[in-house]
Amino acid sequence: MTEPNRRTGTPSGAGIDLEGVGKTYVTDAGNVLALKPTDLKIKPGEFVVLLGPSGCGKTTLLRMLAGLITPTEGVITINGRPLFNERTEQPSRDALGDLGFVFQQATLMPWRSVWRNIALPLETRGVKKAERRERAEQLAAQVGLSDFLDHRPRALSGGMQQRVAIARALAHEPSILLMDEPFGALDAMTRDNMNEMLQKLWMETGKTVVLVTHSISEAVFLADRIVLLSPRPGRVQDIVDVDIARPRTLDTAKQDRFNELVVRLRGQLGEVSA
Ligand SMILES: Nc1ncnc2c1ncn2[C@@H]1O[C@H](COP(=O)(O)OP(=O)(O)OP(=O)(O)O)[C@@H](O)[C@H]1O
Repeated sequence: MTEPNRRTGTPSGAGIDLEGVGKTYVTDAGNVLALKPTDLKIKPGEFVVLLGPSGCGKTTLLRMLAGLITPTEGVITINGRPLFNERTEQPSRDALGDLGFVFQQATLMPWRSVWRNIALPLETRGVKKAERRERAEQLAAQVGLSDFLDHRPRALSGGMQQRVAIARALAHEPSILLMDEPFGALDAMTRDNMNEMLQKLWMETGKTVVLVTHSISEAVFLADRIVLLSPRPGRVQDIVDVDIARPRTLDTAKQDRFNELVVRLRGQLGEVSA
């Protein structure tokens, strides 16, 4: 199912294939065409960013990849297996096991310690306590929280809480990480740190990542490819390869190529929003 990750030799993420995937919401006020039929192939271990103005269908697309809402048309496959059962329109349990989610709010359980929040998905899967603790310790180290394992969420900053949410999303070892504006509520400096941490985590683990953002510079910093969506109804306007070497650092933002891509995308976003 997995193939070696080109960076580390560890197992890499799953591939995702969208064929004609579209979504129309049916409401009392009428139908809302949120996403026109979309084709997209995401390679195993790739970091793809969905970028576009408000209302262009980014969250709709990500929630369909997460199995949280059913496409009105088209097929999503993960490593060649359909995400949704055609008859029941429910996501398959196997495919869901491949997926981890991070949302804008960390939504941690305030009465649980950091390690017990991280290990929650393992508890629901019946993993024994010693193993849960060991895995939580590994994950906490990967997101830079080794010194906070026994703290409660209220003792953590917003960025640290989001680190816990990322570790929790990885606890059941999914091959795909889906992230919806994960750093949208954080201040600029914390966001830069989180971007560097996420890039490092991704390079170490070889997961496939699909991340939604409004931020052009965040998209250019993180992505292998940026999928630019146009608004109402959403459709793929362009796909931009980010040909900047990794690991990218804060200094990368000073490079000409980084700024060229930011200017290009800003122009394209201006056009599609007009
Ligand atoms: N549950 C829903 N019922 C009806 N319409 C919806 C629903 N969810 C989203 N929409 C509509 O679908 C379109 C796409 O919404 P979506 O949230 O996917 O966009 P987005 O690009 O993620 O926006 P934002 O960046 O503001 O979060 C919008 O016009 C929105 O109003």
